[in-house]
Amino acid sequence: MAQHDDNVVWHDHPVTRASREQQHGHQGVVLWFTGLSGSGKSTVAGALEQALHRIGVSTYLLDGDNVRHGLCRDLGFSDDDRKENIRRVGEVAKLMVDAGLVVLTAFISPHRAERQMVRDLLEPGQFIEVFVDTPLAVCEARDPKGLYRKARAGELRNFTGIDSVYEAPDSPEIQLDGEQLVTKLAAQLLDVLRDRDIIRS
Ligand SMILES: Nc1ncnc2c1ncn2[C@@H]1O[C@H](COP(=O)(O)OS(=O)(=O)O)[C@@H](OP(=O)(O)O)[C@H]1O
Ligand SMILES: Nc1ncnc2c1ncn2[C@@H]1O[C@H](COP(=O)(O)OP(=O)(O)O)[C@@H](O)[C@H]1O
Repeated sequence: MAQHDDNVVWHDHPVTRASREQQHGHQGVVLWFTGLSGSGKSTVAGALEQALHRIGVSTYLLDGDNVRHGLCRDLGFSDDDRKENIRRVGEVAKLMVDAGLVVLTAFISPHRAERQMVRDLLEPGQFIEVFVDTPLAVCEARDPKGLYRKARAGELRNFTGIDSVYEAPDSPEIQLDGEQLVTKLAAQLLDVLRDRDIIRS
């Protein structure tokens, strides 16, 4: 990929992240959901976003399926394409954190290295990794889009958990039992955000 050259110079602007955060009344952070297809990333992130929105927190949910319709529509599911997908989303999430938003992302993001790459883009404390820990057998039984069935039938290649790797996080900030009720999981996440003083009690 082309690198920018030395003639491109960073420009600071008078309105800063701190002033935007003050206006929002909370910090900008990323809640990075990771887990198998069907583990519940979108559902739990959506429920949390709804709860946050109701209490006046400025949020944005970046969802893998949706982002792949636009920003990342040119990418597939090879290791290199997944890496580029996560790189782009990481950069977008960083801009949104700079805008002072509570960003929720729902991407399989199967590789530890890519999740670490996004963590490294952000300041300490701004990246909160949320592992939606749902056994493969449960995800496969849910199979809302019929993709596991296709992957098992050999009609879909490089499917995460079947013939493409998923590297579970070693020490995520939050590990969710993906078989619990969605409302309970969203409440658990809200508690963490309050405990960390990201949102007000
Ligand atoms: N080969 C393969 N492997 C995994 N997933 C596949 C594949 N092909 C299509 N899909 C659908 O794409 C969604 C995952 O996209 P992501 O952008 O989250 O993937 S990744 O982070 O780049 O690995 C994923 O959505 P979720 O089920 O919401 O995770 C699938 O619906
Ligand atoms: N905690 C849960 N308990 C039971 N079913 C769930 C739970 N979370 C998600 N689901 C269901 O599982 C399926 C996959 O959820 P989804 O959020 O699309 O997963 P992902 O975004 O990880 O692919 C959906 O049909 C959803 O309704």
